[in-house]
Amino acid sequence: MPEPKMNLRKGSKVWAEDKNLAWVAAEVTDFLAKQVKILTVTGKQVLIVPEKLCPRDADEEEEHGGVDDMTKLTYLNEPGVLYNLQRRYALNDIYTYTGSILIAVNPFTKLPHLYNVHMMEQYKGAPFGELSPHVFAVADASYRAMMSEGRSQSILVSGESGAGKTETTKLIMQYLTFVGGRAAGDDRTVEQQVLESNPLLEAFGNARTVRNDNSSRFGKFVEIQFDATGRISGAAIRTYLLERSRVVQITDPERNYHCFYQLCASERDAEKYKLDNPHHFHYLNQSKIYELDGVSNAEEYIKTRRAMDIVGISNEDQEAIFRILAAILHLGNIEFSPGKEHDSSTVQDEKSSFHMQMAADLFMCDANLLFATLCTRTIQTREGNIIKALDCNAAVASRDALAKTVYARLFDWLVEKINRSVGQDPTSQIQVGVLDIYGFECFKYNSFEQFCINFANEKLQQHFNEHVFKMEQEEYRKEEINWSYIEFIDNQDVLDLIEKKPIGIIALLDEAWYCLSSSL
Ligand SMILES: Nc1ncnc2c1ncn2[C@@H]1O[C@H](COP(=O)(O)OP(=O)(O)OP(=O)(O)O)[C@@H](O)[C@H]1O
Repeated sequence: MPEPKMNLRKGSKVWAEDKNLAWVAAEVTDFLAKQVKILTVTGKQVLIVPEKLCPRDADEEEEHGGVDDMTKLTYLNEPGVLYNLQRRYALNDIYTYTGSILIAVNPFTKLPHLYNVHMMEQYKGAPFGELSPHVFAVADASYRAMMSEGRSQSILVSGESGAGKTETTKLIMQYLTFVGGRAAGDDRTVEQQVLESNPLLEAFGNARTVRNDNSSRFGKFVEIQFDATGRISGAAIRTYLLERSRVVQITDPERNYHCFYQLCASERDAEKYKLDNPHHFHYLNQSKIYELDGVSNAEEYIKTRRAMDIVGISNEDQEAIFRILAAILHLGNIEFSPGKEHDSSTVQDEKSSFHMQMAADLFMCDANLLFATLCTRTIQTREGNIIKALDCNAAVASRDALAKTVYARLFDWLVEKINRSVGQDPTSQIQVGVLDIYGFECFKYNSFEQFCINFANEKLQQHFNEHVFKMEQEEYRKEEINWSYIEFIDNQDVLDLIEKKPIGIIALLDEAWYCLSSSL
């Protein structure tokens, strides 16, 4: 956002808003009435209103590599920040500080020299800010703070899809296990155990999206627990907000969760569960993408099975998991047509009957009961239960609701299994938590899921405002340091709109739900 007050004179270095480039560097050459004449670095003379200009650091020519901390910029404005990141990125300096915050720009290429043991040794115990900005420095600072203050710490990893949150989380875990490694003799570190369970979490919780072939469709909080001497004593993974709608609805060119395609490519299991081809299943064929570049569904299936073995899931349970996945796919192929009675529905044809029978067999339930569950609703009244028939649309909705619920419960069950395998330390008093959560989302069609994700992000943004802006400014005020206040947008109004009682959106939704259920 351009700065409201700027002292401009001839020769002032500025950033000017530009339709194509977002911002372009320029210099003021003259003033004409209320407009400013500028000469851009691209050689164009432009007349522009001062509101569309921002001051530009004068020393940029000298410092070709940019500054490693944004607070070193004379003018901390949007174009200055973006330009600094761009210059550093060009030199493969993907990390930049803004005070104690680390900005990471996804390199989309392997930079192994940045993450080897030598690097970890360098950052171990080094005062924050002494070495080049790095994710290991942030992990080290939280480990040291935990040890010196005896208090748990959290690292928040946030950004839009594909920004590199999951990779960053893995690097933080790698560093924490390096500094807090278990005593020699332990054959598998917690990091190894958490990382070994990753293929499993990814198979069931990741999917291809427009931005990322392996996008995590759930939020994750990994707690690394330590004993009083600073050694790792356990770990736990908590997951949030799994994108349930993806199980039943996908748009081209996205995919459903990886596990479905893996199962269809598994040969033996696919045959056993009558899953000949993913193209034949409604929950998969809404998008025409079945394969991922450089990834074999069949090989991934074997990796998922291996991860299940490592986590200690018995063969019997593994069979049950894949049986449930197959049941979900068959469930999605049940179609309905209007029944004999008004507003009722029945299974459309023989093909649908086959899928209904398959789903019931795989769920190990009675096919008639499954039919009744999908095509009728039981309403409890004081006089007893009333069974109401559902029309075709309502039957499809109840079919999809069943698929989503079963899948979400299966995912929760898997996370619980992983936690049991990794092992938590109930006596641990201190931990470092790493929160890897979806960033703000805005699609062409936004559902309740986007509402929840964006609400979580608004809460985090407020926490950030509280800590970074308000607390820093309070500190400067106390020390009577001359400091020009940073304008930041307080999002309290947005939070009130969503969560304030009694008339926030959530309270109103609750009320509407209560009214609806009591009127039935
Ligand atoms: N530090 C890094 N070094 C090399 N490659 C990286 C790094 N960070 C991210 N990448 C690349 O970017 C891809 C996307 O990153 P990642 O899956 O971590 O994004 P994300 O922010 O977790 O996305 P989503 O929200 O969709 O799950 C990775 O598969 C990897 O190829």
